[in-house]
Amino acid sequence: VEVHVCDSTNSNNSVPRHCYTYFFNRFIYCNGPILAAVNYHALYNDSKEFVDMPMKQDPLVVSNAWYAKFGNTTAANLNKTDVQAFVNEYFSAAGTELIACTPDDWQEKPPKLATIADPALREWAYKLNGIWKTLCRKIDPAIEQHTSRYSLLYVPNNFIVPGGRFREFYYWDAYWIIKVCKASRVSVFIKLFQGLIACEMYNTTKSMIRNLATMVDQHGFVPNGGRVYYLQRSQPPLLSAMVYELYEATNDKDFIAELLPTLLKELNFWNEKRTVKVNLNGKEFEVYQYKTPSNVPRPESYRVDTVNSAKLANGMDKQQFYQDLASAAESGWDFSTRWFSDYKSLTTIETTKVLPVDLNGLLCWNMDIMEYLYEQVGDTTNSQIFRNRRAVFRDTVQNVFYNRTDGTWYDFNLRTQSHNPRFYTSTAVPLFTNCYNTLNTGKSQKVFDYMSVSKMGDFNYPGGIPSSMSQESTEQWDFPNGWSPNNHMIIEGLRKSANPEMQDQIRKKKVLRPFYERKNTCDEWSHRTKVSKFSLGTDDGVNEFFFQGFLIASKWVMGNFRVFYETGHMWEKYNVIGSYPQPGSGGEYDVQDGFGWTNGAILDLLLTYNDRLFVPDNFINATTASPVQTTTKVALTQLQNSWVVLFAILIYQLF
Ligand SMILES: OC[C@H]1O[C@H](O[C@H]2O[C@H](CO)[C@@H](O)[C@H](O)[C@H]2O)[C@H](O)[C@@H](O)[C@@H]1O
Repeated sequence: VEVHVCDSTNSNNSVPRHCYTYFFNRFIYCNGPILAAVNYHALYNDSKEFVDMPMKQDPLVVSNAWYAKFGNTTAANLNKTDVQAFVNEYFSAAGTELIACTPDDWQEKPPKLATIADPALREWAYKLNGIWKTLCRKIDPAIEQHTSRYSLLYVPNNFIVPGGRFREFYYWDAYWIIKVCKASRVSVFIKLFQGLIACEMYNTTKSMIRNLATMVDQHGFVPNGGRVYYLQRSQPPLLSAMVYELYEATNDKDFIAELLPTLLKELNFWNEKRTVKVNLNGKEFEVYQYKTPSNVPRPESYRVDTVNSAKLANGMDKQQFYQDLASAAESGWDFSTRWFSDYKSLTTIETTKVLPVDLNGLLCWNMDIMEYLYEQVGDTTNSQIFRNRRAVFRDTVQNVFYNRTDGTWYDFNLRTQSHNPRFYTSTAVPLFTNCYNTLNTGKSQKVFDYMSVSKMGDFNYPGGIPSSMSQESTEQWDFPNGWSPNNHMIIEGLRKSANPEMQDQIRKKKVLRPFYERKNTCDEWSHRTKVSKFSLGTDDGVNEFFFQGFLIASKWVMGNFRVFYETGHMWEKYNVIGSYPQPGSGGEYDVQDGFGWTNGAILDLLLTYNDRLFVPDNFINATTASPVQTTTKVALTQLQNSWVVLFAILIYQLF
């Protein structure tokens, strides 16, 4: 079986060592004796540390030096001190090729944030805005001369990183990072002064999108993240959604025209490399799946992958195991019981047998967005092509993933030829992406019923919605961890299906995608607010969705706020249960702070609900010791005399 290391050249498979030149760094960072020895001797707690270290000399020099010193001695027979000395001599500290920067369009007090009515939340939003400066990076231009000495993928523009061990760009994280840069829903009050509102970070957003476009141009797809060891896999496809969000804020048709060929190329990657045919009830459907060709340990998790592969039962295929691990990493959900055949243990992983509902919901959105963007630049032919494709594919999603009995969408397992009926937040993605007949209001009601009653116990977790209810796993994308992208997509899915203007437009214009017809977000907001005023508290399904979306938003926002108050940090994930919200845990690395998508999702929600999210009066500084040992407590002075409450009280401000 051919070995697929982490770049498409597979440069260490067949090329003799003395022939390696330019791409030889893949041999250092993706496979080979140095990587094996560093991990065997556990030089670093986190395997990612070594593969992020730049080489001080060209890879061939480093490799020759290794062989000159150690020959073909196996890792087990090497001395740890000697290996460490070699690394110290030939490698610099991780991340030193990245330079901190301040985004050129950053401002201390963006006017939009002034619309947040609650003073404590507004102050918090300003602090989060300040964090963008600590997460901004540019690549040392000098590395362009010596790219082979780095695992970093060169991109020309500044970008925002997630934070912590995630020193480079990440694909799907970028969608929530840039959310805040768009002019999101503002209140009717602000609409009057809209001309005075300074533009937000559109340059940074464009730069980040252009960086990702560079990746598509060079590699044919957007890699998982900005390192060579991510070059065999992507992440949930959201590039077109980023372009769409930016366009909605700027109306910049030139930018769409520039990006459309790249978006098309990216979609072709998913069509050509990530589709599979499935037969159901005598009909054949083509759907998408996460399936990287990589079948070696992930370099950034080399040690844990090799240790876990040693636990496989006799006869189990290690290369298949590695492929399923890397494919789960492509999903962004690394790891979750979603991918395990026994729904408990990593060693039963079978990602490549799972047809994921979220990926298919996102591709459905991609088609919808392509139709819209082509239409905006006057290309009616391509717009029509995507309208047709999306119509067909929406039916595919309903046929393959929708479960009529339970009233929701599930992953489909190719091995069992059935749905996985366990609860995962991925169930809400088709709702978020409008990948259903929006005239069918009963469908969104059923999804809501499914989430609220049957599985989620009335969304009753104080800090938001956990990724799953699987309590037999300690994986990071399982209970009790809640993640920003999931919570945000559920909230937005409910909010959008509650949009009265949307319902109105469906009735009036008989269009299926009214979401994109909305040009003036202020109108939407003012209309919704008025509707809320007059019909709040009715049992009208529309308002129920809006209410539930807001309720989850208030839990997620106040849970994050509480933890920020306790620790001074924003985290990549949160433990949403218990009376004290905490950063999340589990998985293969320590919980990271920063954190790009967390900040982006919170800022977006603070603006979406700017006039109705309030810190309750009895929110107080806990007198008991915080369960979180980490960092400085941030003083939010106006909050210091209240008791601990886990989530915000719902306060509707009636106009
Ligand atoms: O090193 C282990 C894994 O780390 C990343 O995954 C997690 O962090 C990413 C950045 O925030 C996020 O996009 C992903 O959803 C998280 O699970 C990385 O993306 C993985 O490929 C990697 O194996």
